[in-house]
Amino acid sequence: MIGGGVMGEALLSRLVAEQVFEPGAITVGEPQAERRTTLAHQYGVVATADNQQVLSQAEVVLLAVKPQNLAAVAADLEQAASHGSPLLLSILAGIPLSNLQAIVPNWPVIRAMPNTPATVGAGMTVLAPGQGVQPHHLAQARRIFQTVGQVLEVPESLMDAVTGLSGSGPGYVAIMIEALADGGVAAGLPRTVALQLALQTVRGTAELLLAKEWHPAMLKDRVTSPGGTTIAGIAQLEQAGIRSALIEAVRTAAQRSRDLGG
Ligand SMILES: NC(=O)C1=CN([C@@H]2O[C@H](COP(=O)(O)OP(=O)(O)OC[C@H]3O[C@@H](n4cnc5c(N)ncnc54)[C@H](O)[C@@H]3O)[C@@H](O)[C@H]2O)C=CC1
Ligand SMILES: O=C(O)[C@@H]1CCC=N1
Repeated sequence: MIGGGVMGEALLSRLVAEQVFEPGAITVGEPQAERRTTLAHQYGVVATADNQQVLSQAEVVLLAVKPQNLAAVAADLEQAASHGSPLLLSILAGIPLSNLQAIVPNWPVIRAMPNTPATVGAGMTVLAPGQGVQPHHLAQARRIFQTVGQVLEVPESLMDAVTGLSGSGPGYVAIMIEALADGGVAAGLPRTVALQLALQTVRGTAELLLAKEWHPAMLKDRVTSPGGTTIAGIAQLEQAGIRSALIEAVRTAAQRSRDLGG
């Protein structure tokens, strides 16, 4: 693994907990000494500041640095490109397969977009395989990302939209939960009660829709009593433009993903 930050750690923790890899078989390249100590102590993995140590014997390389750090890591990858051809899994937002394949021309490369609920095994990861990726490479990628939640495969042309929706989505939902709790407080609830109600309402709604396979509008219709409280709240949401706010959030994030790719 190159980059032991938020997403790197989320994946690492589950890969070790689910015993997909022995901790000692995972080497993490991470420049921050404090992060290296944390990862080594908490998960028993090998942590190093030297990315060549990661790349020298790897069968699978998981690239988990910020897109802005790709240039620095590219030099390490280029140096390692001549020894072997490990599977490269990149979770970098916006970075196209073509950029990665230009750095390591003989390596199979899969572009992946996980999300932060991966930390608790409730993630959504979408994979886009590059040229030369064989079924066993995809099986390996699925095995890795299935430890952190659901996995889906799409053509690369859809990956920026994926990034705008499921990649960034936890940020939007977190704001909705916070705002719902604020509403509860405004209406007189203690903060802890308001937050519990907001969290369980969001979780319960998603679980209900998943279990019943209902269209979301069907659930909305079931909650709204004529002249009741829910339709009064919904009228306010519509007036504030909640639908277009969410649609534009996803579209703008998808465009930002395209821009990151240059
Ligand atoms: N945070 C999220 O929700 C998601 C992030 N991603 C992608 O995952 C990638 C990582 O994101 P985060 O984990 O949030 O960022 P982060 O900043 O928490 O982690 C990146 C880590 O890379 C390390 N790093 C920097 N330069 C390095 C180098 N030359 N060699 C090795 N390590 C280096 C940093 O010290 C840091 O610990 C990004 O490309 C992002 O687009 C993808 C899906 C979701
Ligand atoms: O905000 C970002 O750029 C990353 C990618 C998807 C979620 N977080």
